[in-house]
Amino acid sequence: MQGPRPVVLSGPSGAGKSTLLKKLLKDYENIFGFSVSHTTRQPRPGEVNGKDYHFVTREEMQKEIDAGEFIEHAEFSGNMYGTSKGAVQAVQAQNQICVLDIDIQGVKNIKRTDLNPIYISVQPPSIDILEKRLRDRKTETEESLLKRLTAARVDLELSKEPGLFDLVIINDDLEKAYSELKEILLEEIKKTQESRKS
Ligand SMILES: Nc1ncnc2c1ncn2[C@@H]1O[C@H](COP(=O)(O)OP(=O)(O)OP(=O)(O)O)[C@@H](O)[C@H]1O
Ligand SMILES: Nc1nc2c(ncn2[C@@H]2O[C@H](COP(=O)(O)O)[C@@H](O)[C@H]2O)c(=O)[nH]1
Repeated sequence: MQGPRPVVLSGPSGAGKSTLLKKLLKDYENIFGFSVSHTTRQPRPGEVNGKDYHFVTREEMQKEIDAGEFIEHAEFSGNMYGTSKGAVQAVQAQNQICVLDIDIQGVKNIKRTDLNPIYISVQPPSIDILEKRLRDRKTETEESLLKRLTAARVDLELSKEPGLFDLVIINDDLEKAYSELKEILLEEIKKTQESRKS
């Protein structure tokens, strides 16, 4: 695949990946592009089809997976999620740094591809704080919240594997976490900005 080195943001649901990503996309509008995943979960209020996710049925998604159109896909908390080749290519065609927001199964699957991204895990200061953030977000039923907390515990264990991530960010103070994110991406940002001048 062509273009600047992509970035994978992973970590438990509720750790703050989307919050950090939104800041990055706002501050570096034309530098980063979001890889729009497919999912079979229902849209949340305010989510836009084609922008936040491609919202599809299980049948539609399975058909595209069988046709070889996905780089990776996983079952998470009772729904399917996946990164299509088209989602990454659409960003790379703009010569932007492609950012993928994916779970830890996705990370392991991407490791088997030639995408060669920078791998970053965003983690909460504690499980209790994660639970509070998920509850306060008001996007989950009690059932899905408990599933996400179970997945979070697994995620935090698996993330300890040496070398799996290039950087682990503990998202306690948002501005501090954002500074750490920008710091590791600085070189790629500069390269992309320079390439725009030539
Ligand atoms: N540093 C922080 N301090 C306090 N609240 C935060 C912080 N970072 C994020 N939040 C809040 O926590 C909630 C979860 O954040 P966010 O939706 O970004 O998580 P996520 O990792 O993208 O979750 P998911 O994987 O489910 O999409 C949001 O309501 C967000 O406003
Ligand atoms: N393996 C993949 N995981 C993905 C993808 N897109 C999102 N995700 C992860 O799913 C959970 C839940 O997301 P939510 O929007 O329902 O809260 C979260 O951890 C995401 O990182 C994907 O394409 N592949």
